Amino acid sequence: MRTMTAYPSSPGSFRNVFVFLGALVVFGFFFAMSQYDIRHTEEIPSIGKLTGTQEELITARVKLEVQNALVNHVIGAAWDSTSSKQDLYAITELPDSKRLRILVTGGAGFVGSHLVDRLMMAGHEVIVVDNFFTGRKKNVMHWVGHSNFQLISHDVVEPIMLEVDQIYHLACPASPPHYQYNPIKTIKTSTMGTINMLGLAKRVQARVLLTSTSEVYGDPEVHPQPESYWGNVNPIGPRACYDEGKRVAETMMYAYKQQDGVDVRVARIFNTFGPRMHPNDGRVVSNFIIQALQNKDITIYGSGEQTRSFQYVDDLVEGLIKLMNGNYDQPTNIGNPDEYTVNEFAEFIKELTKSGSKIMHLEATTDDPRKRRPDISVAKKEIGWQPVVDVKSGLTKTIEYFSKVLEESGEIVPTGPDATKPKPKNEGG
Ligand SMILES: O=C(O)[C@H]1O[C@H](OP(=O)(O)OP(=O)(O)OC[C@H]2O[C@@H](n3ccc(=O)[nH]c3=O)[C@H](O)[C@@H]2O)[C@H](O)[C@@H](O)[C@@H]1O
Repeated sequence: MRTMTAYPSSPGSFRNVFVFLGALVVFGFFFAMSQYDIRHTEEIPSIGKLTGTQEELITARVKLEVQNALVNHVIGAAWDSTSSKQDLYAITELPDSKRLRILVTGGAGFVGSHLVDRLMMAGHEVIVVDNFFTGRKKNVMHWVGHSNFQLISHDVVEPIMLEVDQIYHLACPASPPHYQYNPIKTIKTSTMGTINMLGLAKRVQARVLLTSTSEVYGDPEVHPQPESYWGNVNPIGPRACYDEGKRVAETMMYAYKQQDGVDVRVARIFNTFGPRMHPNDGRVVSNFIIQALQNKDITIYGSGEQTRSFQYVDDLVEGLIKLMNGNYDQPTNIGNPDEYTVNEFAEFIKELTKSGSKIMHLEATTDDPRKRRPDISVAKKEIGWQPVVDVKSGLTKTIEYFSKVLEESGEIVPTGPDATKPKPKNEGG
């Protein structure tokens, strides 16, 4: 009878050892493969890039959801992941009797999103309507999920039925290359969009504020421009789709006021800048900052002797809110009278960014207004408003913002003077 020995030298034991080692290798291989296979990298808003197994990522997501829920609903605040600093917005708790339902058309745009922040922080219910032509979801993403906030993808050229107390009607591309890209659409947005908002205001008896523009003064022959000046606009030039579109929008506001008693406000906004300007915007402030930060040539259109007066976005938002909630219903200039030639402005940006950029003069654009500066006596007297942010500190914040955008996106090619579509995906243009 054969007895089984425990000697390792026996053939049976060798086989066992081989089987064991083989199993170990196979297990090790599959274990390594499985670890390799299920590791993912995922971009989580407000945390950034995370790498981990499915389980780790799910845990991170759950933690984020809980944190957001706490922040949004319990503490009453939201993180702004798009600003240069992680600003924590504190929200005022308003009683039902004081909480308004406010519609902001174009609320995902540069100015609109700052207005939305202020209205949300004041404790109101805010509905944003935007077609995302120049507006970006990321500008209002920090409010998504908040019970006071609603984001609707909708083009104001089509009517919309909502129940609201106030309407801030901002929707319209505002940068010359963007509004000239599809002039017919720009005219439709200003005319049909405003008719639709006025129809809505009439139906629900809401107060409606139109963001008009200093461009209603065209290439002004009066300087600075008071609201009583009727302007000097070329009705068939490349800027007419915007200038005349806003002029007729103003006309419609006062026709609805006279004929139907609609409660209207009209803000004439002068050149405004600040964080969340589209990197592909093409206007002078974003272009010069983006060029200077990359030490690229600064592009001046024409002689550079034309002037503009620049206001920081926070001042504008304060002015819009004061105008909306005051008693004055005639057109009101909202701008900072601090006036610069474009040449001076280019030097100023170079100095603030400590840039080695060279100045490059390109051909002047058609009908470019030669000077622009607001007379703000009406705003001071009627709504008690004037700008409080000096241009230098506003620019410093904007430069900080664009430095962060550049860090994230790499090279940005600024938009030139020609009509162009905004490039939401490749923000580098
Ligand atoms: O803010 C306003 O009051 C209105 O005017 C602006 O139009 P504009 O003043 O021509 O704005 P920019 O495109 O920023 O141009 C300002 C000046 O800088 C010049 N520019 C612009 C961009 C650039 O790269 N280089 C340059 O020299 C323009 O030719 C113009 O003389 C915008 O059209 C509107 O959004 C707005 O309603």
